[in-house]
Amino acid sequence: MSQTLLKNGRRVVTGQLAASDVLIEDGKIAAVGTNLSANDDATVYDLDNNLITPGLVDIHVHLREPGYTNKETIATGSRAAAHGGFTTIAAMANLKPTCDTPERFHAQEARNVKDGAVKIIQYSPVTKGRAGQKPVDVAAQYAAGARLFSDDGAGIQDASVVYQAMQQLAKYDLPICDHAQDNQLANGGVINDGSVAKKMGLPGMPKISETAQIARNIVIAQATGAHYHVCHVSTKESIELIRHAKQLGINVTCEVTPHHLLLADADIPDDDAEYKMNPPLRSREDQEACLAGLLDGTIDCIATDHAPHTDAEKHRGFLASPNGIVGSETAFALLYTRYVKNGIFTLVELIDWLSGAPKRVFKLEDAGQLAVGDPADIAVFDIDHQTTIKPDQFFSKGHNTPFVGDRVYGASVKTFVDGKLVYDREDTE
Ligand SMILES: NC(=O)N[C@@H](CC(=O)O)C(=O)O
Ligand SMILES: [Zn+2]
Repeated sequence: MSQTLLKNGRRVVTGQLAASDVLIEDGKIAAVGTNLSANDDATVYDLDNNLITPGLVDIHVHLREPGYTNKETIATGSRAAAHGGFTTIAAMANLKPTCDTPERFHAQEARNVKDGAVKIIQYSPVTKGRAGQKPVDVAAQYAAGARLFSDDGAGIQDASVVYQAMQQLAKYDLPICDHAQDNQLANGGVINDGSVAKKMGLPGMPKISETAQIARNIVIAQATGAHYHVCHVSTKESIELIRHAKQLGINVTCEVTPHHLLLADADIPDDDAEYKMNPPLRSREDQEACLAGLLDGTIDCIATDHAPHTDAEKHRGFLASPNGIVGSETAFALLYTRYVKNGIFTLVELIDWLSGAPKRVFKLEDAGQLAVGDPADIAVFDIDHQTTIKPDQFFSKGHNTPFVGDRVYGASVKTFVDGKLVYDREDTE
């Protein structure tokens, strides 16, 4: 029996921080409490009063392999996740080639297992080639192990394709995770349509390009009984629609990104593409609605939408740069600093939105929650000292973040997956 003892940490116990140790045996949580002891040959880590949380779960990341390994690889992206305290991540299927057949899906899962520093759940695309024309063979993808389905990066334009896909997915109680975007209504916009777009002279993406598709797909979810999950909600009206659908008993869930909680279009410095992503940063009112939606339970969980790109690509100006920012290595600290430290929400809520909630929404049995018998998936954060966000210290190949230079509390100290140390700040000091 191999034992690891985490000593002198702190944990949230009934809403308060309390001293805590964790004993790990053979990769599982064996005990959580104070003054725990272990065998003489146990590995012992002194956590120095830092915060112990369940390993975080990020259900929306882009790992780029195969197809775009200049931006990220499974190895770098999963190490970035470990550095952020994430022990389970779900990887989107906008890859080249995408994993739209059982053979490709198996090959992708094998790559994920071989190179992943953390647990990786692979999304299957919803449609063949992510082309939005014809659904994948859901039964075959399910048999191959696919449990999450998304064409993320693109909205599915044809309602009948969504209808067919949801009919199939509903049979297996599988979620469709939707990047809600009507391309005609999006109208080639690169920034939220509004006064900031006008001031910068950039084509705006109106909010209805998101809300119109959400409304349509809610109706299709109602008709089919499928679990409809909206990726990265960004508008007040999207949240109102989802709130209403939930009240009607429709099986709808959604996620919000840290950046849509932290920033609005008015925060974008002129022509800085580190602030360019899809959906775009919306108005301050939308940002506030995202926070309110999270607080009232309309928004189920937080996901980073970690979307690495090369420096060269992101330095082409707002019009020509690709959409997306990295998020794995900054999510916890940014949200802890802005919202928990300022008393807007609690540490318990933040930990739940970043671990328990996505686990419940997607029935992720392999992600541990610090209960005895669970896999020892554990994150350790330093919430007492400030650090500076420095992209050159990221494990991700992507340095594209608008939060460079931010002073934050909540840097990651150690991360364990199945009891194995996958990130240790001491290695980088
Ligand atoms: N979010 C982004 O801005 N970009 C994502 C695609 C996506 O999630 O929409 C990407 O793959 O780069
Ligand atoms: Zn997306």
